[in-house]
Amino acid sequence: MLIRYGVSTGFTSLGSVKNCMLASSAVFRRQQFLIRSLGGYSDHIDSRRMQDIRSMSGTTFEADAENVMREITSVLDPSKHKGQAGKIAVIGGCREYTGAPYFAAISALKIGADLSHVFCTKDAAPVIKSYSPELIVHPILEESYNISGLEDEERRCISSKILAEVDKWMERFDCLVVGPGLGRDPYLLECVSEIMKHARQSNVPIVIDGDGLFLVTNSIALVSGYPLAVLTPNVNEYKRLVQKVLNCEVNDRDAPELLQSLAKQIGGVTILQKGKSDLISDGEIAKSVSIYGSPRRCGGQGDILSGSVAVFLSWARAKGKATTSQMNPTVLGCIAGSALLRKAASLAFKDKKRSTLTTDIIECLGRSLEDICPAC
Ligand SMILES: NC(=O)C1=CN([C@@H]2O[C@H](COP(=O)(O)OP(=O)(O)OC[C@H]3O[C@@H](n4cnc5c(N)ncnc54)[C@H](O)[C@@H]3O)[C@@H](O)[C@H]2O)[C@@H](O)CC1
Ligand SMILES: Nc1ncnc2c1ncn2[C@@H]1O[C@H](COP(=O)(O)OP(=O)(O)OP(=O)(O)O)[C@@H](O)[C@H]1O
Ligand SMILES: [Mg+2]
Repeated sequence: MLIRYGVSTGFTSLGSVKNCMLASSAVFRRQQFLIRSLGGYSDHIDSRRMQDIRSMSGTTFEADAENVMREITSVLDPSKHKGQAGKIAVIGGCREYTGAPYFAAISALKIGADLSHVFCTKDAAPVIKSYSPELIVHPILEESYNISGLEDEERRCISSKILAEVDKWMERFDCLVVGPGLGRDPYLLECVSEIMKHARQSNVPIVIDGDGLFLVTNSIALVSGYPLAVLTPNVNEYKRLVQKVLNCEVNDRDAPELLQSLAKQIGGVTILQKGKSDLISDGEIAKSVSIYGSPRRCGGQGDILSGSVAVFLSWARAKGKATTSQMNPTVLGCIAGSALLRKAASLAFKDKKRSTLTTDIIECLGRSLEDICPAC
């Protein structure tokens, strides 16, 4: 059953959220009735109570993540050829950051994608290649410091060569992950904007994370109205996005409503707001993944998540109408990606405790998926 609610709950005082209220819906009236029966709604209501009310009104906020994973995970079938389980490309990796694109790209492979590419700067490429022979690394992006002193015409020529190089591959990718370890160099970001426009023209889904969110927050048109865009902001990235798009501050009390409103305002993109629970919305529905993960907050877990979402989203799209769920493949991909990362983090923490690192979590991805969807 498709569950549509969220902005219609009437739990919020935010003007921007109120605009989206579907006050006439049956769910809304039912919720209002329950709120009244519980003695009214105060400004201090906590999210726990909000969830209680939601479940009482027949809506399920917590996603049935394991079922989603079972439903969309690609079956291992001897008749399949290389590439059918997913071809992912990560656009990221610069002088400062080589770990983030590696984490995203290798996670995609460990979950079950067949091929994982990384498009990064020339400096970052040898480093990323040295982490793993499994990744296909394209040393093509340029940062300003490398082209300083060049005329505008020469710079334009370099960017069109970069774009042509990515274009050669574009149609083959099932999903792009834009941003892990990308950096914020203006020339590089300009090139990446063009890559995103081409991906969009080719209907290739784009998961946007890290510095890709910095780019998108300053150029919302890049994703606005693109239903195959998935944004995966952390707490900082989310605050900046909300300030820019909704012109208000983040407020925990109305978290799902605000998220839903934000996704709607950006034209139906899917947003996965990372935190203690991961919240997911495409502007129509809001879901939560609260499976216990790990108390370790080592850097790089968001990168694993972006690679995981890319794979599950590709699988969900490939299944298309074969899934019984009526949720968007982007939402299904986010639910599965989030649940798998959290399960792997929990497994890794059981073993490594305080010394748990991102690489330990990556090692647990396969086992975590196997527990839910055995390979044979
Ligand atoms: N091992 C690695 O290579 C890792 C690299 N990472 C990458 O690191 C980059 C930054 O990610 P974070 O999660 O730290 O991002 P955050 O936005 O959470 O924080 C980044 C830093 O930038 C500062 N900052 C915030 N807004 C800014 C602005 N408008 N202009 C300039 N600086 C600003 C913040 O104060 C903070 O110190 C991303 O590319 C991310 O993918 C992370 O994924 C962690 C692991
Ligand atoms: N307080 C928390 N409790 C439990 N899990 C959390 C918490 N915060 C984040 N997570 C989990 O960690 C994952 C990564 O979120 P995080 O906020 O660390 O991303 P990030 O800052 O982008 O990471 P990265 O260092 O890769 O850039 C989320 O999907 C979420 O499941
Ligand atoms: Mg991040």
